[in-house]
Amino acid sequence: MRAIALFGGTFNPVHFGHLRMALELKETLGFDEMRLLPSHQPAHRAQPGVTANARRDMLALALEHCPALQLDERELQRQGPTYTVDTLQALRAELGNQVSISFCMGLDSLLGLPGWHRWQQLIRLAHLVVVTRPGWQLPEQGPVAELLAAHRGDVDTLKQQAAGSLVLREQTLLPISATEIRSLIASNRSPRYLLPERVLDYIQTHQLYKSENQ
Ligand SMILES: Nc1ncnc2c1ncn2[C@@H]1O[C@H](COP(=O)(O)OP(=O)(O)OP(=O)(O)O)[C@@H](O)[C@H]1O
Ligand SMILES: O=C(O)c1ccc[n+]([C@@H]2O[C@H](COP(=O)([O-])O)[C@@H](O)[C@H]2O)c1
Repeated sequence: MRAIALFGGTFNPVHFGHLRMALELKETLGFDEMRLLPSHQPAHRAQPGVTANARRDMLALALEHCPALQLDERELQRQGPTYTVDTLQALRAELGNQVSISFCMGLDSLLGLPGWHRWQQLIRLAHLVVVTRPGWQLPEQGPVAELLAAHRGDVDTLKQQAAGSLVLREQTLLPISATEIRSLIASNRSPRYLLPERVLDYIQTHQLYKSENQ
């Protein structure tokens, strides 16, 4: 079965942690497509000081020389808070039930999943692929533990079924965060080597992240 993966984020800004994770997942899990999906108006965090278009432009620059990764702009075309369930519903309607869709995230995102809009629908629309992040533990009880017990699947299910599995992947993640990059720039230090040079050029040209609240 054709298998499409989405990796959603605020990407404020995109960095090598995101890009490595997306590329490794695509190569190791054999997805036919890996799409990076910038959110328009993130549902569970303050609206970024940097516009959605600027976050999209930085992502486009980062992906320019990497045909393995694609930019999916669908969330930027929707107004109101960006809910993943709406995105997956639209994609499912577009692709039908014979295509596998996987929504990829870090473990920190999985732990917050019960707070997402209509979160129990997500696993019906797509697989969830969760990459463990250093320093984070899987919960032993509560809604996430129950979701894991009911839906934990292995890598093969990603190619055999259209949706419905929660797959955990252990992957070495680069210890980089967008928060750290923003705060380095705000304190006049360089984030060089944490993100693509072209993205850094864009940040400098547009004077982004000069103040802490961007
Ligand atoms: N270093 C990293 N390596 C791999 N995945 C990451 C990394 N940092 C964040 N992610 C994952 O990328 C997705 C989008 O994250 P996001 O855009 O919020 O980046 P972030 O660096 O965590 O940003 P911030 O520091 O602003 O919270 C989430 O699923 C998150 O778990
Ligand atoms: O749908 C929701 O309610 C929801 C709540 C929080 C996060 N998400 C999605 O999770 C992905 C990572 O989000 P973030 O805020 O960590 O960049 C991104 O695609 C968001 O749209 C989605």
